[in-house]
Amino acid sequence: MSAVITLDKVGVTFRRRLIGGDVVEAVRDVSVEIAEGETLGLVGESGSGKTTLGRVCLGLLQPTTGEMRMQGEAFGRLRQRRGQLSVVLQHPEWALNPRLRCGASVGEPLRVLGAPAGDRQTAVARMLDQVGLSADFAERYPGQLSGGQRQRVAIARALITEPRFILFDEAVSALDVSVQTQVLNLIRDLQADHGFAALFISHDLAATRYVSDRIAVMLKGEIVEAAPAEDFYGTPSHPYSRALMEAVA
Ligand SMILES: Nc1ncnc2c1ncn2[C@@H]1O[C@H](COP(=O)(O)OP(=O)(O)OP(=O)(O)O)[C@@H](O)[C@H]1O
Repeated sequence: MSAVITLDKVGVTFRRRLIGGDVVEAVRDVSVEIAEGETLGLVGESGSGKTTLGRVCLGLLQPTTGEMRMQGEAFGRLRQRRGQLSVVLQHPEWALNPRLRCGASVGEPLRVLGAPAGDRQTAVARMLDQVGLSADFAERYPGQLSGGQRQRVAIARALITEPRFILFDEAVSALDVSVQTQVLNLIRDLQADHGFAALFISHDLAATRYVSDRIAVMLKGEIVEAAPAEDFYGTPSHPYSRALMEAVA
């Protein structure tokens, strides 16, 4: 399978302006690839650099050192990659305008790409069906939906342009456990159908294992271990990964 996202010795440093101008090395020398149809799980404690790395993969943050490539080519300008990259966040409310009907929210990325209204409507109905919602959800407002239904709508919106890469940043963390499993299953099914590459960021190792092909463990800006997800059922090699495993056991 060919790489969709390639991070080549990526480093990101921030200069904290408010706190005496000290420099934070949020990501250090990270090299990793995410292939078509593959999910890379990214786990690690708060502040270890996961979200920063996710923003680099989305092209929202230029690495300080090293390079991010998409489908083997220099990333270039974000504008030219419109529709090819997508994100599902922890709170669907962040992606859905409360004053817009769900159908309009789901279709909006297509509108931005210039798709005609008729095509958008057909695509929205198809996408809602794929995330397990009936067509009449297009007429509802986010406030009328449960948390799980809202996250399904947010996923439909993230997928409508057929992106090649999707970042799931704590995408199931705010959901009840039973709803989490449904949404994780949905993510797996959609990936099997659409073949996008995915980065699944989570504090929750069990959820991450469930959807990921490989798992990378971040510690203080570095990936200290990357291994097939099944290896995490056995004994991961890095002491920090073992500590993480014990914490969820
Ligand atoms: N825009 C920024 N300016 C300054 N420092 C930042 C910025 N963004 C992130 N950082 C710092 O970089 C480090 C990594 O942060 P990041 O949010 O990537 O970690 P994380 O693993 O995603 O944490 P969490 O799980 O809490 O979201 C932290 O020390 C954070 O304070």
